[in-house]
Amino acid sequence: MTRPTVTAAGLTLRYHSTVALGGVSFSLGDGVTGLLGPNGAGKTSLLRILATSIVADGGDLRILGVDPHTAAGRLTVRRQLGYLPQNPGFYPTFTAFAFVDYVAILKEMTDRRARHDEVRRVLAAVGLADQRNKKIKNLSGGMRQRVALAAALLGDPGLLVLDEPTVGLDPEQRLRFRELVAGLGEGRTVLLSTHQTEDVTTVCQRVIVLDAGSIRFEGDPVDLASVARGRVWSSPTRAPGALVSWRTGTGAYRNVGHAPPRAQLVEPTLEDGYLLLIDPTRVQGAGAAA
Ligand SMILES: Nc1ncnc2c1ncn2[C@@H]1O[C@H](COP(=O)(O)OP(=O)(O)OP(=O)(O)O)[C@@H](O)[C@H]1O
Repeated sequence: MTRPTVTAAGLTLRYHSTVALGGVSFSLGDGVTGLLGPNGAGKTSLLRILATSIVADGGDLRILGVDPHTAAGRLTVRRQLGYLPQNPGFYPTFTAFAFVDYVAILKEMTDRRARHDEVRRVLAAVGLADQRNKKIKNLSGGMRQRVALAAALLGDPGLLVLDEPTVGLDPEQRLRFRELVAGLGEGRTVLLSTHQTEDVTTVCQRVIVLDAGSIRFEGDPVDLASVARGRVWSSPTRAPGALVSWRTGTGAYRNVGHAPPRAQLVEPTLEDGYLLLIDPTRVQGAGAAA
């Protein structure tokens, strides 16, 4: 990894009696890191801490060399941060240009000409130069996400935090968005929270798996797939001893867990490794747990 941009040690967060983060430690460097985890894993909570919108209850955090627990530290981080929250608050009657310009004003870009140049630059970077005068309410979901990404790119931030940006996009829009994000890790740290293992396979150089407020894996996506080596097999019927088992398009079952003797082992994917690491009985859509 390049010199870390973010280092976290023992971060904790509670909402009343719910432990959202139970002491997480990790570091992030340049490139795109995927943050994978099931519903309620703590992903949004962690991203909001990095985006300085909430403060952790405990632990140490350094972002771009500063401590965001202090007011001065938070201001420094915010000036170098791009954040795309899960539900960006759009003003539907604004044009794409007016919306991004408004965010730029909030980001203290006071010189009007330089600000407008910057707004045009970020809209072009996300492929919306031609759509800039359209009202947000008339844009597709994928285009809206790109408007939000453009706003996050204002000022060329060193740290970009993206919270489930591909949710709700159709396959073509998702592809387009992935392509964009893949290009953003050059010389900058990007943290991409997602439920989609495919986002990680196609875009990320590193991956963190978070489950029930704890980190289960941090490293190379290829190594996450390797976690399941020797533990994925194919069978004509659902394997009774599998942790997770699902019927594939060929009619055969793909099973993940402790393979029985003489099982027909198959090449593991990142998704298999992920399913092994989290509690698969809580994973929706992965098929019945035996
Ligand atoms: N404002 C809140 N008040 C109380 N509990 C909360 C609050 N926000 C989150 N939680 C709880 O904290 C835990 C972590 O939630 P968080 O939203 O960070 O997870 P997540 O991985 O982003 O989930 P999802 O993928 O569903 O968005 C969950 O148990 C959630 O119910």
